Amino acid sequence: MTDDLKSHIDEAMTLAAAHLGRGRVADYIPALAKVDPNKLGFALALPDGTVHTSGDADESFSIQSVSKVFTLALALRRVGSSLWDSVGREPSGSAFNSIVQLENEQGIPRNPLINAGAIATTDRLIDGRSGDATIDEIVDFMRARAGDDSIGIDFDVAFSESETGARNRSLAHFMDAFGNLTHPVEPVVGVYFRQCAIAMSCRQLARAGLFLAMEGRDPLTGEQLVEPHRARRINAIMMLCGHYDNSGEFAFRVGLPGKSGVGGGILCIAPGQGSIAVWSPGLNEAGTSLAGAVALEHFAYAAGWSVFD
Ligand SMILES: NC(=O)CC[C@H](N)C(=O)O
Repeated sequence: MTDDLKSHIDEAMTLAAAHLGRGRVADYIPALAKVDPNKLGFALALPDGTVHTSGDADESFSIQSVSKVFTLALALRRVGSSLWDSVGREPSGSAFNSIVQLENEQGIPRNPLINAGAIATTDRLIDGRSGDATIDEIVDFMRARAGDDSIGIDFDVAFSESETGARNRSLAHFMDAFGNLTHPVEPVVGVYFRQCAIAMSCRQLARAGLFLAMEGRDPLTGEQLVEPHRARRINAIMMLCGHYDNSGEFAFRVGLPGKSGVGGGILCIAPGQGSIAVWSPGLNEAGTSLAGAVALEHFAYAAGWSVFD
């Protein structure tokens, strides 16, 4: 079994490598534009703690929107179902930073995995605390899940995001105007920019996602982090909304809940089987890693791990 998985990873990586150079590195956040587009990493974390890696799997990258999955889990844990007063659960069919839908829907973002929805989720996660206390909780959670205390924030990226963050601030002000923020805009976007700037490797990220593959329980620490029905629903939201207006294509090709970030990372959950993180900075038009998605498509197919298999 393990040998099979290793050969599926090798094959998937060979096929994905042929796509290097086709995507575009995100440059709207200047600190991200400097990253080498030819990087390609893959890590598969299994419930027994084994991690199979290939390529640049131990190099840290900016997790960006992959952080939205973890803040969703933390916010649900903190404020429960009342989170759904602030954010919906429908695919958006529009770009990650789109503002138009917000006006039609009275400042309630479509889902927690688009920027507006993630900002609303972070607002609820703050829950009366300081921004610093909230980002500390997020970073501590990532460290505990990855079993690695070296994980931290890349402050160059966080600064760069804040400097060029007019669009995200606009989304936050727009929601505020509709009464859908419970804290002032600056502390909320301050946490959001820093959560996006957390730097992790594929190995760390795959390990961190394992609780979502195991009904909300971290198999390595034994902690029940979110209730099983919540883990199931987070996976449902990832499947339907994890790649913005490319979510249908990703479900069609890969068939697993996933979340992409403009740093080129994708976290993919194979329920009951394991957690996979890939990284390659060249993005498709929707902001999902191009070579990374190819690697996941081939791996999921070869392993028979699509939830529709
Ligand atoms: N899709 C993404 O990864 C976007 C996250 C990025 N920090 C932004 O807010 O624009």
